[in-house]
This record gives sequence, structure tokens and C-alpha cells, in this order.
Amino acid sequence: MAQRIAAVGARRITPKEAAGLVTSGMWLDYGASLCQPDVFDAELAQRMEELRSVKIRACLTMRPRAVLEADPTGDHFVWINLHFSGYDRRKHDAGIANYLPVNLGEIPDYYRRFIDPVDIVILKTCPMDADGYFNLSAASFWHRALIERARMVIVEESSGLPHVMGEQTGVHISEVDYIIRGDDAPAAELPNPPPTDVDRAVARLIISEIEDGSCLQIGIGGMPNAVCSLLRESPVKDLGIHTEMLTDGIIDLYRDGRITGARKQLNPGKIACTFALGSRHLYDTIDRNADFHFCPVDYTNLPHIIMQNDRVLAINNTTQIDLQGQAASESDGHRHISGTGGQLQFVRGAYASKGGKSFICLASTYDKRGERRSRIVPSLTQCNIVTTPRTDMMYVATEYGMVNLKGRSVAERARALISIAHPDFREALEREAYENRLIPSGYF
Ligand SMILES: CC(=O)SCCNC(=O)CCNC(=O)[C@H](O)C(C)(C)COP(=O)(O)OP(=O)(O)OC[C@H]1O[C@@H](n2cnc3c(N)ncnc32)[C@H](O)[C@@H]1OP(=O)(O)O
Ligand SMILES: CCCC(=O)O
Repeated sequence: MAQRIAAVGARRITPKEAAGLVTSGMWLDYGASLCQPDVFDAELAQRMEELRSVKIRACLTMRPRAVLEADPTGDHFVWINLHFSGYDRRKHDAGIANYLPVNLGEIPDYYRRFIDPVDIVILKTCPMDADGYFNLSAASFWHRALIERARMVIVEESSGLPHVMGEQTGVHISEVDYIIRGDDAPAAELPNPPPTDVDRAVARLIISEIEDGSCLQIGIGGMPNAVCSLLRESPVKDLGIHTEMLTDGIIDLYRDGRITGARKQLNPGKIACTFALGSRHLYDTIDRNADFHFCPVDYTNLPHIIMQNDRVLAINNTTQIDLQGQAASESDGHRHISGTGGQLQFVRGAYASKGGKSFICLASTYDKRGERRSRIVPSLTQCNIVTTPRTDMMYVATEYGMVNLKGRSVAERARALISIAHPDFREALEREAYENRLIPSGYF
């Protein structure tokens, strides 16, 4: 364990005193989503003029950050992010956020092996319980590894967060240097818009592959969540969940009694996940509810663990796919959109699971500056990042159909993907596929 800056034991201090511990050049860590501190952040922003080059690692920011709002040029605070929310994306567009490429499930190991000990980690947590633990709420992620490696640990107590059950869900007071009083604001919510017709068409195709006892991972974004809505209308039962993110869609299925986890090999009877984001209803459902088993992300996301459940179905979203079957799910050229997240690890874990399948889904088109474009393309947008390589790709689904690329030649892949592109683009895609020798001349 890294040497602590202050071996004084946990002490209550004011948020202003906590922010006063920061000096120029330090590495801070705000953690991810619901654990990002709010009161500390506001106090630190007040000190902007005294500080330079304070580096802050964070992930999936759910509320505006005072340090970034106060410093629109990024001279004082440097924002380094492991997965972008819409807010992080806008800060990247503005030139003041930087992405750190990760497979989400490997992050605890990065903190333990590759990242120098963090100077100060500041995490928002539930208030201390009777056993001296500050529950990390619905945001387990890599926070345990971070706490073990940081030189100083500050917790910002807040009664607004749900208290979760599972493994390694808390930080003990003996590991904490300072405690500050938080704002008790309710946990940030993530809107869950109703599925579109296209979402429903794609979801219908995927649902045809789901059977009683399938073990689901539902990725981030509208389309994977549509699968949950449609599953409520189907007869399947005894579903299992081993996922990264718990969503409102999963909560609805749980409330309907569709999820029992009875046929899971790992954590039978439990919904395993590492974080949750959604509505107040979701947070109320998971609060002190032992059916939900929160674990560090290197348990939920590592392929050799995912595969221990049979019939794992991983359902994830992408923004663009080329005729080889490479999916670019996280960027638009150099414009960073989100992150690799858990996509590749769940694709691999599902493949390795007995009877497992992975699904990458996308709408066939999108609008850019009023022009309709195909998401299935001969070549990825220049500088686009490949999230799932062609060798890992299994099922791809659009509203026009679903194809399995495993065991298919380049020509067969190109043909299969053209068959599920929007009809208006198929002819041009086919022409380019021949011109670039993806499909040999004379090939039928
Ligand atoms: C969470 C788990 O359980 S682990 C595995 C899941 N993780 C992943 O799959 C990681 C990669 N995937 C993702 O990040 C998401 O699924 C996405 C980005 C593909 C889709 O998420 P959604 O929330 O449905 O995307 P949404 O339609 O809101 O678009 C997000 C942004 O991407 C932009 N975008 C979407 N498609 C495209 C495209 N084809 N080209 C360019 N930009 C695009 C949108 O304009 C939007 O940017 P804006 O906010 O500036 O307008
Ligand atoms: C926080 C990461 C969400 C994802 O895996 O996409």
C-alpha cells in the first residue's frame, strides 16, 4: 500500500480545509459517476487562482464540475477522463478534457500496476454505518483499488446516495484520512427515453435469440435498453444478469419477476453489476436490497469471469461499422464520444461462455447536419477508433436484419453487412466493396 501523506487517522474537517490540502501539480482522483464529490469540487474551484496544473482523473461525470466551469481554458485544472458522459464530451469539444483509453475491467489493475499512487482521492459516499464503513453506493468500479493506492483518502458523506450490498462495497474508517460533510443532494438521475421504432425493430431481432435462463449484459445507450422493454412483452423467464451497468430497463424486468438468476453458475439468485445509473425508482429499488450484488469492475467485466456463466448474451451499441465488421463505438474521427467501456470485454466473455452470444446493434442511418448517412460504411471515418475488432465480432443487428460474422470470409462479411444496411445505401456499398477487392470479381 502507498505511503500516506497524513497518517493521522480519520478526522472531520470542513470542505474548505479539505480543498486547502491541494497544491499545484498534484494528482487528484474524483472517481466515477455517483461517487464524484460535489462540495469539495465547489471549494477547490474557489482556489483556482492559487493553483496550476492540478490533474484530476474522473469518469462518467453526471453533474457540471465547478473546477471546469471556473477554468474554461484548463490552465489550472487538467481533466483526464476514463469514460465520457455527455458533459465530459462537451468539455472535450471545448478542448479541456482528455480521454484515457481503457478496458473498463482492467482499471483496478492499472491503478495497482501502472499508475503512480494518486496524491488525494476524494469520493462521495454514504454516511458511515455502525461498522465504520462508508458505502460506495451504486458505483463500485475501481474505487477499492484507488483507495488502497492513494496517498490520502477523503470521503464526502452524503445521505442522498443509495446504500448497496455486495462485495467490497465500502471504505472503512481506518482507511480514511479526512471526512467532510456533503450536500445530501439526491443521486443524479440518467434519463431513460422510450424506445424508438428502430430501437424496437432491432430489439425484436435480438430477443429471438434470448431463451429461458439466458444471462444478460445490457450495454449503455438507448438500443440495448429497448431489449429490456420488449422482453417485458415476451414469455421468457428465469433470466440472469451479470453486467457492468444496472439500468432502469433491468429494474423493470426484475420488478416483473422475469429475473430470478436461478440458472446462473456465478452468484445464483443475484443480479451482479458494478454500477447503476437511472431514475429515482432505480435507486430506491437497489437501496439495501441484497438481490443486487455490486462488485468491483474486475469481477463483472473480465472475460474469464464473465464466461463462467452459461448462455451469456452481451448486447451493446455502436455508432459505425465497416464492411470488414470493425465497430467504432466511441468516437467520430478525433471527436471522442464515450469510451471503450466494457464493450470489448463483454463481447469476448460472451463468446467464451457455453452457448454465449454477443450482439452489436446500431440503427442503419443517422443524420449529420441535416443529411442522412449510413452507419454501415466501406471504410471507417478517418481517425475513428476501433472498439470491437473484426475478429471478435459475432452478431450485428440493424432494423433491417441480423447477421453473424463468425467464420465468414471478408467477402461474406461485406455481403452480410450490406444486406442489413439501409436499402438506399446498398448499391453504393456493394460497388465500393468490389472496387476495393473486399468482394472478388466473379463472386456471387
Ligand atoms: C455499460 C456496460 O454494461 S458495458 C458495455 C457498453 N459500453 C459500450 O458499448 C461503449 C461504447 N458505446 C457507447 O458509448 C454508446 O453505446 C454509444 C455512444 C454507441 C451510443 O450511446 P447513446 O447514448 O445511445 O448515443 P447517442 O445517440 O446519445 O449519441 C451520443 C453521441 O454520439 C454522437 N453520435 C452517435 N452516432 C454517431 C455517428 N454515427 N457518427 C458520429 N457521431 C455519432 C451523437 O451525436 C451524440 O453526440 P452529442 O451528444 O454531441 O449529440
Ligand atoms: C462507464 C462505462 C460505461 C461503458 O462501459 O460503456
